[in-house]
Amino acid sequence: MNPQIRSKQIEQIVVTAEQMRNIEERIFSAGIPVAALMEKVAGKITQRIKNLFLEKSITPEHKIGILVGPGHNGGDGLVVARELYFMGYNIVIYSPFLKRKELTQTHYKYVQSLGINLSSNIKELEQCDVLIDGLFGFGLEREITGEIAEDINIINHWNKFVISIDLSSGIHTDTGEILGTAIRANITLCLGLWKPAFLQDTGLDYIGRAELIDFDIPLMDINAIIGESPILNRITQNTAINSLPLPRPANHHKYKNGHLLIIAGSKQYTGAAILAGLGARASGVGMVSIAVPNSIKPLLSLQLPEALIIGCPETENGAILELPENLDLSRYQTIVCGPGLTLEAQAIMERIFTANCAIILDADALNILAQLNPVFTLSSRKFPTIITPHLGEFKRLFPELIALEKNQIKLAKQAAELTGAIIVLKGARTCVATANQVWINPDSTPALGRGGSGDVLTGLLGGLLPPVILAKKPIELIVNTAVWWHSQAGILAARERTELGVDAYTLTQYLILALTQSLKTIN
Ligand SMILES: NC(=O)C1=CN([C@@H]2O[C@H](COP(=O)(O)OP(=O)(O)OC[C@H]3O[C@@H](n4cnc5c(N)ncnc54)[C@H](O)[C@@H]3O)[C@@H](O)[C@H]2O)[C@@H](O)CC1
Ligand SMILES: [K+]
Repeated sequence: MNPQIRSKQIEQIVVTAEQMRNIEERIFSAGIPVAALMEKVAGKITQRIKNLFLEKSITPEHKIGILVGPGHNGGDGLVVARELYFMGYNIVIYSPFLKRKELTQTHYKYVQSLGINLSSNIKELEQCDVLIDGLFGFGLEREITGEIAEDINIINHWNKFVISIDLSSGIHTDTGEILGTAIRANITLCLGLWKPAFLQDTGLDYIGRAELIDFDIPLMDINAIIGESPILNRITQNTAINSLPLPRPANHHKYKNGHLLIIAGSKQYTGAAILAGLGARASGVGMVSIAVPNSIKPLLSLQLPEALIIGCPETENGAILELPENLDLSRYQTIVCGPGLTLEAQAIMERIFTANCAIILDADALNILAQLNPVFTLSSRKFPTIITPHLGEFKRLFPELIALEKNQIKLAKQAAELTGAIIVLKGARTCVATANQVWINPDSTPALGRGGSGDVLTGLLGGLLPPVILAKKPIELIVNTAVWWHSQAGILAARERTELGVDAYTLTQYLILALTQSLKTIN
């Protein structure tokens, strides 16, 4: 198979530890010897580490410490140690275990026979310039305790450059939770297929930069275990770009490109409406109407000359009191509601909940919804509903779920099952859940953790939906596209302006730039 096509397919896949074990079993029973696979995988890891050393100017004079566990993660570590030793690197192995799996023990005996330095004192690794972590991979199931936990804490305290094999040791493969303690890696080389730990906020600080090392597991074996439509998926550049309404049909006029209504803003939070409008601008939607309190209408017109600004009667404090009576909601394919509304806008929500089109609820619309029996309200909707809570808002909406579950992927999926809505649970690794599937955005930047960045996402998503709805296509994938695109804009802006330079307005200016760059790399 063409390696580029394979890589696009592999990138989208996520497997749990159990699924990985089952896939492994299939290929072993198909005939590849366990030792041969370990040799192949560790060879690929060594090659990658060698390149990383070149990038970081680490030469054979530098000292490399290798942490070796009792299982096959340790086996990988030993093969890497042996190969780096033959390349001339100064290696010291630390493996404080009395028992090892058979293959790991065999490799241990061999490195011993080669005279590679085997240390029994963690302190001796303090002189190392780089540490390679082969303590535990997806076989870790219980808390790390005792001497090995102390060792890990000492290593973390040194703040050395650490490369973890498969998973940073101590992280639970499926939940990303820290089991007692965990190695704080700079880079983690995930082996074969992505695991859920890489896609959740919990372990990210320990995983560092994540890279996948593909070792040619046949797709038929992967598919035999994960099935035709796997529950858990990674959003990739490929899936995101393919869902965009590009190229546009030559004969499309503005209304064929869809009409979005944004209901947002108040005297207090005018910017939220502007940012949502600017997010929608980048989506290329045919028409944007923005309903705001009367008093801020001139400001919106100035910032968004292309939009139709609808002034609404307002409360004493400048929140929307009601929508104009003659506002015909059936004209829009999508309504975005929430950014900067304040809780005073509660009276408009009944009309929104019963609107005969797709609605996206964000920010204050979610805070209002939290007071109105969210599960009942959302599940009563006859048209698509998307909600975009961060964890704080999610807690207010679904306290009963939060009481029983911590895992963000499960939480989002359960909320989708309960309500029938598409749940966009925002975080460092935003996930998009329907009742049947979860998609996770694997790349983002902490630069996006700023006021207003969510308003941009909601506007962008709002603008992307109408053409998809008009084309009568399913909407789930375009939600993924919005989440991915928003992050890519943040990543590009952070690269050019540092992580401090990505205010929400600047972010809106990077949306089209990020898309242009992606389109160039994908072709
Ligand atoms: N998936 C695959 O197809 C491949 C996997 N390989 C490697 O194999 C690894 C998985 O190997 P294993 O299944 O042997 O598992 P691990 O090497 O991740 O760890 C399991 C070992 O650690 C012990 N252990 C578990 N939790 C512990 C704790 N809290 N404290 C102390 N000891 C603990 C277990 O008793 C067992 O001996 C992968 O992470 C990867 O590095 C590669 O060698 C080759 C290909
Ligand atoms: K590891």
